[in-house]
Amino acid sequence: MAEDGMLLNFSIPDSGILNKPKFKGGTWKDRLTAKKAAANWHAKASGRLNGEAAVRSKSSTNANDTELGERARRVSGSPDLERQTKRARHSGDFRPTSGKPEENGNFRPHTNAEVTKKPGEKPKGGNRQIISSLFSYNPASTTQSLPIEDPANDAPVEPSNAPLNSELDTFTSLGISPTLATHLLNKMDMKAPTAIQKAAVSQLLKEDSDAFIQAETGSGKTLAYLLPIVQKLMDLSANMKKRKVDEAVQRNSGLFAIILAPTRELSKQIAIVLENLLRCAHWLVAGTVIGGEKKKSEKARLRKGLNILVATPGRLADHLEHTQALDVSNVRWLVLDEGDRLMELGFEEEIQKIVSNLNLRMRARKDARSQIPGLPERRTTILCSATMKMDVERLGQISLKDAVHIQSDPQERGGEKAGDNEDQVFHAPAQLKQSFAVVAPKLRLVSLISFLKRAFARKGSVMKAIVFISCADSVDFHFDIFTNQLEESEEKSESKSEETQEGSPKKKAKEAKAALQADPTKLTVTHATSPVLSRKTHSVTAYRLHGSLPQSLRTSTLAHFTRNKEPSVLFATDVASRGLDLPNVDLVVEFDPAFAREDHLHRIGRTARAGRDGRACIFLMPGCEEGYVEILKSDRKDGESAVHITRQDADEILRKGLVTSGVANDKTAYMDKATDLQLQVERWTLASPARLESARRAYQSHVRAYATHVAAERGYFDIKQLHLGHLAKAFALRERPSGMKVPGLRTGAGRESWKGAAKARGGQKKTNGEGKAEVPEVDPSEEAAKMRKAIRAREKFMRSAGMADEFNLG
Ligand SMILES: Nc1ncnc2c1ncn2[C@@H]1O[C@H](COP(=O)(O)OP(=O)(O)OP(=O)(O)O)[C@@H](O)[C@H]1O
Repeated sequence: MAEDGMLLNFSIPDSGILNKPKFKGGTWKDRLTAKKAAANWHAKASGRLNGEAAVRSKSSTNANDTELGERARRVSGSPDLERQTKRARHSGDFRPTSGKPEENGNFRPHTNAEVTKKPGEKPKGGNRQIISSLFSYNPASTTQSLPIEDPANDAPVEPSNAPLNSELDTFTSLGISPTLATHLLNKMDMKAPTAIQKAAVSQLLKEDSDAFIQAETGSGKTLAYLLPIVQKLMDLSANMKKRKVDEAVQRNSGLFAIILAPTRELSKQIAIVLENLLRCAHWLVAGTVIGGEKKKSEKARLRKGLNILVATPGRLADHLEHTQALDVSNVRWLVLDEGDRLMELGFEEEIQKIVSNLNLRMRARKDARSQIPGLPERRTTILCSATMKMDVERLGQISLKDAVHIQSDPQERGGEKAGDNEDQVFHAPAQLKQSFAVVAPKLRLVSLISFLKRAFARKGSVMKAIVFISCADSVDFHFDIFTNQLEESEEKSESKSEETQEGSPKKKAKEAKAALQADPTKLTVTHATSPVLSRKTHSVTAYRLHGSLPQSLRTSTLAHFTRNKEPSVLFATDVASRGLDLPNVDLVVEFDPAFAREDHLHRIGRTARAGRDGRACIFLMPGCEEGYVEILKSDRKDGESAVHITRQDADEILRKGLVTSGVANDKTAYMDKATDLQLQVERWTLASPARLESARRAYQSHVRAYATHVAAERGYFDIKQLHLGHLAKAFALRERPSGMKVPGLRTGAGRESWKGAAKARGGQKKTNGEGKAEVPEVDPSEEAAKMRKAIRAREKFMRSAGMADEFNLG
């Protein structure tokens, strides 16, 4: 049968057309060459025809035939594989052949209908499907000189963000009252300040000058600015009592402090810490205005009176304009937390408005000479940021006056004094153990599953992990894979009878999962047990978080993940990278590298907080991405970075995650297991049109997101080097990237700007015949800058409209 379904109507003579011809004439050399060429052609042609005959005789072809062939090739294939890897072409995976099994069996295109059809059903034609081998044509790593991960190398390192351990370093020695210090110890389990708290609290209690607080992730910056504010307000209250001006400060005495944070999650988190702190000064009242709830209830809260307000800039600017009850004339402390992020998200205008409004109202109150006695004359503005980038300097210009730069003194923790230029460099916590995994594009999905399987193999080794993924669509796709039953494990079949009991909780969970399976894009389910990662001894819960989820769901998902005492893994976009203090995160996996170094440091900073241990691993593809190791080295303060950064190989990850000790001696067992796993995921994906669409969407969003790395790091994440065909395999896709059609893509900024960019360079994004991205005609760095700008502008719009965009950078 021909590819288009027509039967070719000619017969083959019994003697066969493949009989070897006789060669006459010419020199003996010519005859020998002709003979060899004919023999070669004969072998190939008979293989092809045999293949055709086999297919015809079976009368139906399905995915499993090919998959079995794929597995058989893997098992028997070492010489074959060797031969393949010697070929120069890397694009072979996507070379369409006759649509029949090939002799070397490496590629076997067949139709979508063939894969999904039921027995007896005729293939309906349609897209060609390709099942390529996981272990052939993979590019080789270039970083083999770095040490492989070895637990023996895990020498203890002095934490750089832990509370100080000298007896002299107490909260009271910094000027904190015994009441507050006792509360910190007894109710918040904080015995001593961290280095940045020591520096900031003593400075801010001593002087009313503006300050810029800069310290690494997890070093306790929140309390570094909250403690002096609360202490000063407690002092003000005590003062008023003494003077008998009033009983004490009360909620209607006035608003004294405003804390601005870039996201609602962060604002809520700050508000929780503040509420905990104020339990020892119950007359002081704090509240939030962060959007996401009705403005009416926020207004009512403001009318009742608050002493400290935590807000997002957009919402505060709105209330300043429209809520009369909001009186800011007594505000004496303004904190801009995560300053760099505030600027990145385009809040400059709002902050400018807020600052001038505060100045105006304060002046008006001074003129009226109706100030609260004991209230400082000037307002103290505190800018908090881990980085000191250009945009933070700009924010400083808008908001600060003669600011003191507060950093933790490295000598506090036995480190060396920072050099002149070092103060602007942002480092990872010293105790954080970093590694990178070199994983070829085709192996990415199976490697991630293996990596997490191993991480959660023993209960307690990893309790909480966060996997960072570049875009929302890809988070959804991976969450679905991890929360669905890809295979029937023995364990599951044992408990099957139990599960099917009517009305049991397990049945309900199963029904919820079935609903999710029917529509994987359903966003109401954000956590579920992960059959892939769960063991007999314990179950692992998977979560998803991204900006396209409704705010209420984001909040409840984070709260659930935080409360969960059992092993759990969160698949998230960068929405979870900034400032969030999720307790006991032991492991951060950057499955997709961050768009910029700062984002990477914030991501890995979700672990190894306040002196605790933590591990981080970044997945890099062989080739230019491996150059990113230089960035990882600069994460370390000590200069001896290579000692602390270890390399992991995909082979090792697969072996450790997939092979049980019984067959550990079989050197290729991991390849079989990985192939089986990949095929399972592919079958599972192809079994439902909704899942297939979700995979395609994830793939396409991933590629688009890849193009938005900052210009300075574009050399490491070069879209021209991205093998789109191989990458498609990591999304369980069996089709050519160029022929992919994705109905119902989420509308969003990236998409629109991508289209615009594509148009600008004269057409849609294409792939060449080798499955590689076709090179854009325009300067990619310029284009990326434009895209990021467009994304941010869109983000701003989405935020104000209460939505979230596709990339969820916010
Ligand atoms: N003095 C202290 N003793 C013990 N734990 C502390 C102390 N100060 C803060 N912590 C804890 O350290 C963790 C990190 O604090 P925080 O979120 O303020 O860090 P951060 O520097 O703002 O981090 P990021 O830059 O990631 O936002 C929190 O869980 C907090 O409870």
